[in-house]
Amino acid sequence: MIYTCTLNPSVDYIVEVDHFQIGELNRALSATTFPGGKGINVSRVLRRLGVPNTALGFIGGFTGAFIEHELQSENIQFDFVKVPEDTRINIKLKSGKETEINGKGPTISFDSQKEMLKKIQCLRPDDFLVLAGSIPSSLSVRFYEQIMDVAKKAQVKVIVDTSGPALKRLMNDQPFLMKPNHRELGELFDTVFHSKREAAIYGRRLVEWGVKHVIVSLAGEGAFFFDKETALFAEAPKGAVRNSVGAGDSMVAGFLAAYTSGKSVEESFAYSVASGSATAFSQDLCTKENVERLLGQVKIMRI
Ligand SMILES: Nc1ncnc2c1ncn2[C@@H]1O[C@H](COP(=O)(O)OP(=O)(O)O)[C@@H](O)[C@H]1O
Ligand SMILES: O=P(O)(O)OC[C@H]1O[C@](O)(COP(=O)(O)O)[C@@H](O)[C@@H]1O
Repeated sequence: MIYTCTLNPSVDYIVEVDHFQIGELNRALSATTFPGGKGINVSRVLRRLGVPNTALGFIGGFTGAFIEHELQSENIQFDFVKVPEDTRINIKLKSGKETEINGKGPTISFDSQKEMLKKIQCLRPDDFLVLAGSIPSSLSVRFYEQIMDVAKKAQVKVIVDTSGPALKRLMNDQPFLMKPNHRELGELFDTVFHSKREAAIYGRRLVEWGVKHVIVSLAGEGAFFFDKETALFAEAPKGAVRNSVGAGDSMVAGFLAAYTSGKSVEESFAYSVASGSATAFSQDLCTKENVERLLGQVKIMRI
């Protein structure tokens, strides 16, 4: 079974404004709400790709109830730890460019933290666990490490998609897959990349440090894949971007969906890139049909 764990889920409020002006009354052209947070996006895409999975995380209040309702309507299993404060709302403002304001998230008590660790303890050796997204500010930046320790004892394969100090602390724990974007990878090494070549050099370094599979995503420029035996570059398919929120999460889901169905790492990487781009070209997350339509346009090169 694949489990996703979203410590800080969100209701993503996507609002479109014509020529947004700071300090003025702006009226929305459109507004949509989606259940969000990186692990929840991975769960939703996995489901769309036909892969059953269970979403774990902390959830609370009316926003938490919205997320549960949406997941139920998409037939996604969940086993959340309930917290008293509201799950955050993340604003995604579209006005020519995309501007994001991500909320802080609710307070998570010590008892709730223990409850989550107990759930992880119950996972089985052939399970996958996706740790994705930020850590709510009330939790220690070491909480992912605590989860990782429990998951390792249970012999679960862990996938990491987070950023900042949490990512830095996890890279020595030999996760099964890491998917930083080029900015997150640069932060990990306290640098900024000026070329794709530089991103590739540092991506490879993660494999040298024990990460089993690494995908470095480069938005519209595609992605790199590395493991001990393989180094690949994929150009992203071309198309009109409608909403790139969740593109990275879709890559994680796409890779796992293909890999767990027995595909090679090269095929799984191609499926991952097609999933990321299919989401970027959609208003909501990708559908299986759109992913498979784009798959033929993903050009993989050995590097
Ligand atoms: N403008 C775009 N055109 C085509 N594909 C895109 C575009 N933006 C993102 N993607 C696809 O989504 C993947 C992840 O995007 P990226 O922005 O790097 O991740 P994240 O959402 O984690 O920041 C890319 O590797 C690519 O496949
Ligand atoms: O946990 P964080 O880092 O605040 O990110 C949460 C946000 O990331 C998303 O999961 C989108 O992530 P990506 O665009 O990187 O795939 C949104 O749904 C959510 O609002």
